[in-house]
Amino acid sequence: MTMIHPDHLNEPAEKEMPPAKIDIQNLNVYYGNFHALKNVSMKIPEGCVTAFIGPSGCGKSTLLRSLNRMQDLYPEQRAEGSIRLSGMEVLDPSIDVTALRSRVGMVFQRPTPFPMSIFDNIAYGVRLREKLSKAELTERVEWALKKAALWDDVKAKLNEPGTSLSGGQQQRLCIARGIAVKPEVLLLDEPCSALDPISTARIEDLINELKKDYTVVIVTHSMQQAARVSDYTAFMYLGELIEFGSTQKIFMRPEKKATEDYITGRFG
Ligand SMILES: Nc1ncnc2c1ncn2[C@@H]1O[C@H](COP(=O)(O)OP(=O)(O)OP(=O)(O)O)[C@@H](O)[C@H]1O
Repeated sequence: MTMIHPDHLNEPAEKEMPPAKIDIQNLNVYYGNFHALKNVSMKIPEGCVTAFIGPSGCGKSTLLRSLNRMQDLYPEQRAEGSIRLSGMEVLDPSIDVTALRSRVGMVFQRPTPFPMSIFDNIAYGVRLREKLSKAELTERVEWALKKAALWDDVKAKLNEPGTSLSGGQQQRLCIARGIAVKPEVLLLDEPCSALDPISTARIEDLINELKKDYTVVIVTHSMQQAARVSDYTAFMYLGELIEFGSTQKIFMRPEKKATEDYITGRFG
């Protein structure tokens, strides 16, 4: 039986779970009549990386998208239950969704730079949300690019289009854009699926860095990636959360047979 060994497997004992940044209770999501998420309850710990894994179509992206109300963009989709972000009810129809999305940023599967310069890709969202002086804005752009490990690659060409960068650089640009507005949570929806192994390794290093300042949630198809980057893992199957726990436990001592079958490659 092949087990995937998380890097941090040698830790002597399981650490106590940090307080919840996001508390999901009895979440049900529907696309029209299709029941895509069934009674999902989970506490996403603050300052950690949490991975959502499971076979294609199990609801990972649906769950991720619910966390910043992306379902509002799909009129057929509706969410019921509770998602609390530091106590604030995300599903409350009266909350300011734009403000929510600046607290909970998102990076998509394919790099999506805006059709503008590298500088403006980062500055755009900051200008919308904050009134900064030119010098402060320049400082923020540099800060975000440094955090996303892209500064050295682009510092000499900030006025060139974002689309002129390589795929891996474009994805780091999107991560820089996501963190420039200083969110509390960063949602990553298969951020490496369009990238080569070297760019993937750089993004994974970056995710490790980011968790010092942010709560990170990542959807990934790669169990190796989940094992490498995450502290906590949620295994989903057919719209249900089957098991949630430390990555160490999920990969080495899963409680449910379905989890073990999935991580040992028996299905999925
Ligand atoms: N916009 C939509 N309209 C209707 N059904 C949808 C829509 N988006 C997703 N679904 C359905 O909801 C279920 C969950 O989809 P979701 O994309 O969340 O799964 P996933 O685990 O992220 O899959 P994958 O790993 O293939 O990306 C699937 O059965 C899918 O067909």
